[in-house]
Amino acid sequence: MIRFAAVTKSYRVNGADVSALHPVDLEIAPGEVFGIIGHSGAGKSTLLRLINLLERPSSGQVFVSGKDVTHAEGAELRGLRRRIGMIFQHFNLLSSRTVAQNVAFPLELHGHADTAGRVRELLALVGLSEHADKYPAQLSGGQKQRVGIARALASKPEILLCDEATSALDPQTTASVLELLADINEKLGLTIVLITHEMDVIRRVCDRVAVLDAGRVVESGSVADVFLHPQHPTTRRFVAEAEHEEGRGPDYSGVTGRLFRLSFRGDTTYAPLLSQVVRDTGVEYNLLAGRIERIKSMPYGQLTLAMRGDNLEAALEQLRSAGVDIEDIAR
Ligand SMILES: Nc1ncnc2c1ncn2[C@@H]1O[C@H](COP(=O)(O)OP(=O)(O)OP(=O)(O)O)[C@@H](O)[C@H]1O
Repeated sequence: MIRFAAVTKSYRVNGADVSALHPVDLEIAPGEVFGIIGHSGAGKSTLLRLINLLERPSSGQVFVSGKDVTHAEGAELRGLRRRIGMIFQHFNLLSSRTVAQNVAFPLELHGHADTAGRVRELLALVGLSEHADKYPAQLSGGQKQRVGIARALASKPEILLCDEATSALDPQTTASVLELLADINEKLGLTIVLITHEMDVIRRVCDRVAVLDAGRVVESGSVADVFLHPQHPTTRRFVAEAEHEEGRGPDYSGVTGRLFRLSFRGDTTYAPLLSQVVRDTGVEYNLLAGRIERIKSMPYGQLTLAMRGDNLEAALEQLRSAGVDIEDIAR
């Protein structure tokens, strides 16, 4: 549904071209929540703004719903923007208008027939029915972002672009806004593309992710694959940050046996697999670290173990065939 084909973007700064995106090839499927993560200056905003043509590519093509929109102008461009809603880090609400009037704004622009009815529906969807007559200054950050979401959904877009939508919010409010986005994605089936510099945002709400580093996509795939097996150093750093790991890993030099990280996904997370394998093969283990969390709604567990015993290979094979990912960790 959204496709970047060899898209580049450079900006002219003081007479010189600064390259913000090197050739990027990326596909975003209809109905998915797609996350783009990267550090400041990686090119996330540029990439996001190429979808609704707030920026134009320097070369390459952008496709939306199978159509090449790279050079869209006039009525075609207005039509495209109506099909793409957008929310922002600092909400961009009109301070002199009430909540209801902010949400009504795009409907008035497009001459919508039953503005009041649609506004009521949208405010109910984002849980703000009781705040319709308040002004933005009377709202919390999370409530302001809900107004932004309602406004972005007014013209029933197929795509919602989220530009660091939770970066200005505290962790609890972030969680509730992300929950609302997941809910909207499910209820309305619209495609959501979000940019962030926090892996935790990706983990909570996205189906797939692309990691952007200095204008290049260095890794992409399902959030579970990228999160559980990060390949690129930048991705590894993001994952470590999300897991609150700091600096070098713990020192296991005094531990005997071979070290493994076991990743359990979905149903295997809660199955008593390890005790079964220990009974069957007689291997021994020390548990060094472990946790269970969620990627979107899928539970996953990771255990770091030191294992030893004559039947170690058989034990590893039994775990693998039960769907456990096993990483041999070098000390
Ligand atoms: N309008 C512009 N004019 C000149 N250079 C720009 C412009 N917009 C972005 N850039 C440059 O392009 C590069 C990518 O910027 P972009 O804003 O896309 O990154 P980002 O990953 O979204 O960063 P941040 O998280 O800080 O917003 C940076 O080097 C930035 O300075």
